[in-house]
Amino acid sequence: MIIDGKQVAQDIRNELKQEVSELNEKGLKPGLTVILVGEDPASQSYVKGKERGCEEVGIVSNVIRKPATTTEEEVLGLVQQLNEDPAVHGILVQLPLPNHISEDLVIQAIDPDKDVDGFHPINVGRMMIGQPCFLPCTPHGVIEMIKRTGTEISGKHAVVIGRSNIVGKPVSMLLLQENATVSICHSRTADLAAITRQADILVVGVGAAHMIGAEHVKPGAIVIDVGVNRIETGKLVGDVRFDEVKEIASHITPVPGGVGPMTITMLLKNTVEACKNQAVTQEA
Ligand SMILES: Nc1nc(=O)c2c([nH]1)NC[C@@H]1CN(c3ccc(C(=O)N[C@@H](CCC(=O)O)C(=O)O)cc3)C=[N+]21
Repeated sequence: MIIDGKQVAQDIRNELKQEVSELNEKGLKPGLTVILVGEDPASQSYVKGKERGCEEVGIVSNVIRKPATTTEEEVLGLVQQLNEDPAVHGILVQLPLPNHISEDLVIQAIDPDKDVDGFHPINVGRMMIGQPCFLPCTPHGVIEMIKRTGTEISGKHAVVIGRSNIVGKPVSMLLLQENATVSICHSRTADLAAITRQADILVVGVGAAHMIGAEHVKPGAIVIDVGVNRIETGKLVGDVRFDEVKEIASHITPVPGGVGPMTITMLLKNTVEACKNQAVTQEA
């Protein structure tokens, strides 16, 4: 069965739209500001998707576009300004940043209560110890998609391929929190297929087009493809060879139309959450 990420995302967006209109009645208007530095075409296109998403659910969005020559100080100053702006509930700095700007410094400058990406070390730490926090959007979307297949995660063997800070590591943590038995594979893993073939749930986030095929998958497994690779033809493809794996998996996500739309939707969800939290903090 193909997991329709667009449909799942749409269902959640409809729920969010309702929630935003209830907030509006109370005089609350969720606001997201995106900082986009430089002209990277992929980043431009992702940011457009985020703007469209905000518009759809009624979040006030604002994109601050800066040239690639912008200094680190300027970006830090901008973040500081947004931290202090009560109309801005969520701040997202689109990555990657140009090389002369430290992503770590910029992320650490964001108020953790406005860090709707869930990238601030405070939020990463909170996630590790199971405290309330903003969950990173892509990993959160992955968990949500698995749950909406109706599959019980608890007790299953989940294998994650990839150990990045934005996908592999946080997805593994969230699966652990759902009581899966988790294995994390990466580029140095010996006999990858022998491990991935044990997976009831296989999450692939390596960033290599079509790397994972039927030989890596146990029949009946759930396969979540987090890869977004633009090949020479201009086509967007995943890390998984969809056509062959769909024949043996019980559920599989396509690319595009799988995890991507969920990522943006979880960002919208975090922004609504941020607005609600900040309203409570201001009342107190
Ligand atoms: N601070 C920050 N936060 C991010 O969350 C972040 C980021 N930087 N930098 C780049 C990555 C990548 N990312 C995607 C979002 C949506 C799709 C998406 O919607 N993809 C569509 C297709 C879009 C298309 O066709 O170009 C799909 O898979 O169906 C993909 C990738 C967010 N990222």
